[in-house]
Amino acid sequence: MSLLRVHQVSKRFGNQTAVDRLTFSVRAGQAYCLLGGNGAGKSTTVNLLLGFLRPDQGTLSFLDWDLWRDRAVARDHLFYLPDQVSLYPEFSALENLDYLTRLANKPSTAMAIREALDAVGLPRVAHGQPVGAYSKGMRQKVAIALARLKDAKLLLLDEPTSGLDPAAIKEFVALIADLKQGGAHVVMVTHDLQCAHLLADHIGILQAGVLVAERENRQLSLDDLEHLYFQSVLDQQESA
Ligand SMILES: Nc1ncnc2c1ncn2[C@@H]1O[C@H](COP(=O)(O)OP(=O)(O)OP(=O)(O)O)[C@@H](O)[C@H]1O
Repeated sequence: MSLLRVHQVSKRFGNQTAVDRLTFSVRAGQAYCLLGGNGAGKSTTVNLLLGFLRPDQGTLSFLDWDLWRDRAVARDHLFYLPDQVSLYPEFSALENLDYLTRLANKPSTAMAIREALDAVGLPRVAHGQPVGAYSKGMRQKVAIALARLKDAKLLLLDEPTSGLDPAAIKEFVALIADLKQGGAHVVMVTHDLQCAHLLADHIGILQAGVLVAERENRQLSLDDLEHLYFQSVLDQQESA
């Protein structure tokens, strides 16, 4: 079965344990959201998935690859969407994607690039304009178009909705749902409960590097999720 698997992963920095025996998995077409406050271990987890950090213990695997040992190959199939998408501001969306697909060894025709930009709903009039003038939502659409052109099968979304208005969040969620339908595995780290509730199939709550709760999203209302999240924070504070 096509799977992203994080198994008993720990990462320490000196005597600080950033991630502590973390285990979760994501199937094709599903999204897993790790919710956590500041210092919970979200960025460390993303860096482990990206192969930028070596786990001290445990394994991270995607399809047939170990995400540390085979990181160079695995990265070809992985797409990272950071909070702030960085594009070449003086280039248009068309020029950025032409350059970035070449850089990723997946050169695309002008027609394929236009189709990808249409698919993510970037207005035609903006395709040829410098992206420096784009809103955050528009830059994110260009990034998602790149994920489509790369045919990325593992998407890592890092606080993707900070600074987006509600309409842009809804559009973003619909675009990711579309990639899920195409068979992508999605991992999102965030402290945006609402977005997690809109997007995720499974939600894990991370506190001080420990996965303190995991639920199937469809079994939760947003109120349930808020309650679970804040209760987990309180429990963790009491036991610390
Ligand atoms: N390179 C590092 N060196 C030392 N400590 C680190 C390093 N990276 C992370 N940490 C520590 O590990 C813990 C988890 O950090 P991490 O950045 O993964 O959390 P986070 O959930 O992403 O937080 P935030 O939402 O504030 O970015 C924190 O206590 C942090 O100080």
